[in-house]
Amino acid sequence: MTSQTTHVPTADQIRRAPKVLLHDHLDGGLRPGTIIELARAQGYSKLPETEPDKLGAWFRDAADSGSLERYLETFAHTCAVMQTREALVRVAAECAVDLAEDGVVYAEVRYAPEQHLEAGLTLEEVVEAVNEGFREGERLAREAGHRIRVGALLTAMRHAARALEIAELANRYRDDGVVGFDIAGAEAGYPPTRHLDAFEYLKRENNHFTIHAGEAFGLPSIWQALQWCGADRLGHGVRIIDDIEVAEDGAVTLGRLAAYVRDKRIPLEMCPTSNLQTGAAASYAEHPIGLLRKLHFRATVNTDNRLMSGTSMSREFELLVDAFDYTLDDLQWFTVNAMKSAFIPFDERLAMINDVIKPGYAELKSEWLFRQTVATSGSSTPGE
Ligand SMILES: O=c1[nH]cnc2c1ncn2[C@@H]1O[C@H](CO)[C@@H](O)[C@H]1O
Ligand SMILES: [Zn+2]
Repeated sequence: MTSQTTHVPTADQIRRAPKVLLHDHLDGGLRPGTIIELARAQGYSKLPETEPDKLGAWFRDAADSGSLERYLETFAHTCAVMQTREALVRVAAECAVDLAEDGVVYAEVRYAPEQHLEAGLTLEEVVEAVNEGFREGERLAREAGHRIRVGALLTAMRHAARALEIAELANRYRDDGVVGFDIAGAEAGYPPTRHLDAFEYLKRENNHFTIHAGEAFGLPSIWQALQWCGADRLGHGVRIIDDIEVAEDGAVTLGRLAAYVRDKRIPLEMCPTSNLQTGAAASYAEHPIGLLRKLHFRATVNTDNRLMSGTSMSREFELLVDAFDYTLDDLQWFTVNAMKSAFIPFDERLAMINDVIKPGYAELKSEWLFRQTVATSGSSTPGE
């Protein structure tokens, strides 16, 4: 006898389930074939492979290094082909289409405008091109029968010195496609407090931001991001596990920082496959998300870089279902967590939860009932 709560979701159900993605890099999600075409059109000759499957495999292997610094080197090739208006529009449109096809209904996609100025675009032109691409992708997705809404997050690179300028840019476009701000890049040696002026500016403007923290570096980075910088969310945040003690009898003790993160419902943008590749977690089964979900932290599931990790939202969900026996109820919990934590207005988040996410999961959860009815009538294929 199966029931809706014990039923293991199939790959097809996971793909059809409405999903919400808060942490996805535009320059980490290009289609390999697009990189090759753009490189050819722009005369970029440094690609390590010129055949799509091989190039995709190269990105996955190169990113599989166990080090965040080496992982980040692969972005030189994607950023190289994202320097013109046309290229940015195309990449952003394909991003929205690919996410929608995977069942993502709401996404916040980030990129660093300062990395797209090499061919003479201004910061504003970069933002406007990406926005145009997202709108085009939303339209194409709708024509193909999928609904998706995409917001942009503007990232400043933590080793650079343009954070305030990028924060001002995010603020200028806040009513025009940009929903918040982020900092990314190598973590060790570049604490978020280097960019305090940017965060203080955004707080004064009542704007939103997330910070990559607790990925390659531990608790001090998370503490700074929250208590000095005032981050609304944590990019990754996996190392919060260092502040949680599980005794042999299963008793759990939270340190002050972990307790704060849970008490204040700080969203954790967790990216399981990316964490395995950069060495932040040893295996899916040992990924901290398992314990954090049990302890009711505000954990969310994300892709980080679909190209470098060869992944999608559905694949991340599938891997977690395999590792932790998650049900559709668990997947809905992660999805509602993510939607609650989005940077769009509260009334819109609520409507997405009540009118899109919950009905979507309810529909999937009801399927087992009708499957049984069909089976007893003798018309279904055996074993289904
Ligand atoms: O997991 C990550 N941790 C830190 N930085 C990252 C990660 N993934 C991508 N980027 C960095 O963010 C830039 C803008 O999208 C990328 O170019 C890459 O350098
Ligand atoms: Zn990231």
